[in-house]
Amino acid sequence: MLELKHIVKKYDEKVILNDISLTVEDGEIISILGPSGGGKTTLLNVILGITPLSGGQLLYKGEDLSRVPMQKRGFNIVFQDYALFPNLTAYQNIVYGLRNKPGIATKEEVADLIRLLDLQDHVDKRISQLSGGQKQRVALARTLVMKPKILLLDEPLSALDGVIKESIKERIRTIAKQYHLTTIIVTHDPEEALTLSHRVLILNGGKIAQFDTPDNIIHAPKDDFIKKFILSQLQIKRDNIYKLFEPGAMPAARQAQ
Ligand SMILES: Nc1ncnc2c1ncn2[C@@H]1O[C@H](COP(=O)(O)OP(=O)(O)OP(=O)(O)O)[C@@H](O)[C@H]1O
Repeated sequence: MLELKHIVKKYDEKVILNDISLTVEDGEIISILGPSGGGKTTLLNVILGITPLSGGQLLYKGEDLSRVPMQKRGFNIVFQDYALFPNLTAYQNIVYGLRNKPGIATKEEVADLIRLLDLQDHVDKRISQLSGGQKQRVALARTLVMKPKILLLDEPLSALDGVIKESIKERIRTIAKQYHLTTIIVTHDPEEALTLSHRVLILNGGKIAQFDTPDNIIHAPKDDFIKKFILSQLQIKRDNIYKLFEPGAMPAARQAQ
């Protein structure tokens, strides 16, 4: 269990995270959602340990990690740009971290992950020869071989298109379930957050606007901010898609001709 207690982060005197308290259960998938500048990445970095706290406490399984450096926390992140080594093959990237920690994953475990992420046909390719979705899966595999206690993902789907996005979402779900891995994901997309996670943390101006199940966010939004910025975005998307399927529907651009 990960516990955040009254977390505060300030840059100079500007408060970026304002009294964040919450608990994440083992194996849960949590999305952090909210408008730009709301503090999503800062919170992810605070959990990872690359951004020091200004106040509050972070505990994992009851142990206070607030001042424990990133390398000793045992959490791991997949960055938005994947941060892969371009001159190495996919396989060399996947096993790179094992150089410093040999024995953390066996060859069979690495092979299992490669199969789980459907990368068998791509392991010998260089990074430049991979598609965006394949790079994302290599980045996931590279992080997972290190057996993180918590997996952090920064906008893992934002660079991917529809079908690939759904397949990566499915894999994230499978991995979290199979490895009972607590997974925390930053996203700015309400649909992604609500369809992928067990609970969604909505941040607004560095404060918790709502931390709840997708069902409760949809059916019992806490305030007008949630209604306006989260639900109305989804409704517009839904209405647009419904309209497309109406008999005789024509794209707006053609109607205007
Ligand atoms: N190193 C820093 N020094 C000063 N201010 C910072 C620093 N990092 C972030 N901030 C500020 O903290 C606030 C929150 O930034 P953060 O990146 O956490 O937001 P976000 O919700 O992830 O936004 P986005 O969706 O645009 O990535 C912003 O106002 C940003 O300018």
